[in-house]
Amino acid sequence: MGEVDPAFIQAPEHRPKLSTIEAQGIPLIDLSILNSHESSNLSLIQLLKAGAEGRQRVNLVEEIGEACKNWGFFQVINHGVPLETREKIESAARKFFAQSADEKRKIRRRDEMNPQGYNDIELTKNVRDWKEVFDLAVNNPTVIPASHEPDDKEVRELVNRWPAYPPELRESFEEYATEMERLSHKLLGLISLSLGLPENRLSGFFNDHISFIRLNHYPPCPIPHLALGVGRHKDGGALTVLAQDDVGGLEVKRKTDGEWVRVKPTPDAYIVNVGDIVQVWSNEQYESVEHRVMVNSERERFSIPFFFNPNHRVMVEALEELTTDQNPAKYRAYNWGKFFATRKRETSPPTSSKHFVLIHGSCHGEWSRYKLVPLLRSSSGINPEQVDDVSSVSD
Ligand SMILES: O=C(O)CCC(=O)C(=O)O
Ligand SMILES: [Fe+2]
Repeated sequence: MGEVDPAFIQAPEHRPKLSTIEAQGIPLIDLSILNSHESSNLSLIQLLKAGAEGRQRVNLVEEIGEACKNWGFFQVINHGVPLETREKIESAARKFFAQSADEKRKIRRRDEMNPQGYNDIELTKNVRDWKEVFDLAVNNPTVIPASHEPDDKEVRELVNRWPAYPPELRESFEEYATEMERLSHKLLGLISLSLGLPENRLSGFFNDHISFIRLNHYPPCPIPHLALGVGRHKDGGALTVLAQDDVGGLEVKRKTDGEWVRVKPTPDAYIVNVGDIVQVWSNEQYESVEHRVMVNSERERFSIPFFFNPNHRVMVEALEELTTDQNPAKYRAYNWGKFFATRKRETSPPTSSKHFVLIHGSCHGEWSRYKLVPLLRSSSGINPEQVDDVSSVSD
């Protein structure tokens, strides 16, 4: 391992176990009942009155609710996304990553605030990930805040940068993104219903959304016992819908006992997990769960997460229907766009001292941190004591 950059080495307590438990328990949910059904605005009670199909839908909603509560992760099959659409983007991703490093770097991410482009130097919790990525926004252009600074009201437009090769990448991406958006809205509707809310309660937050698709490539790694493809993290958005290939490597921290368990690849399934935003909206009925990616010394691995993110202006806070005097909001409201802009800075290595920032008067000697601020534990802002267990750092 002499020539491996020590920046990849995980601290001993975060190193993967090469013999892992396979997570049979992660729910596998069949969405076929939805394929005939267009989104409505029915409540659960109205669905129950809607006959046999309505009752099947109620069962599905309950399954989704249990999965979100107990795991924060589930897989879906019969989701309505054509296999061909997935195969096309997977094949384009393979061709893109098979190019030389010089070719890929021509379309490298330009600055740490602009997530679009190729990147082979990503950090999760300050340790380098054994992977290379290519990021594209679903809406082209996408409007995000111009900076992470809370008082800066400027916005800026991100325009996708398409690689010259393979030429079919653009069309296959756009087709896949449309399907992912459709599936995510269906899942969002089911999640709303499972929280006892109307099916379309959350959809308004996603007008001009800032969702992204990432093409991930994890090359074979000579030190799979010391490094990770993606270090432990939670996803900061609302939902993630992930296509993984048949190699496997995604591990989820099981809520019941904190063990890392492997998500078994299932052909043509999508892995869905709730992110920090759903945790806050649901006032912790559902939690965003930690996950990470193991690499191996023999086979490269590809995956494609779709990060379903609301509009950048959305203030994220517990839904009022889910709070009471006895169960008040657990987190301080925060602006999603600023949270996003801050997180994008955290996953890039600092290039100059401007990355060393002060948070509430306390210098951490690293780049900025931003996390969900529990209202009960801290009313005055980010508590430096808690900064190291940053809620989420990767995407
Ligand atoms: O590649 C995977 O299986 C998961 C990647 C992931 O968790 C992420 O990019 O946030
Ligand atoms: Fe993730």
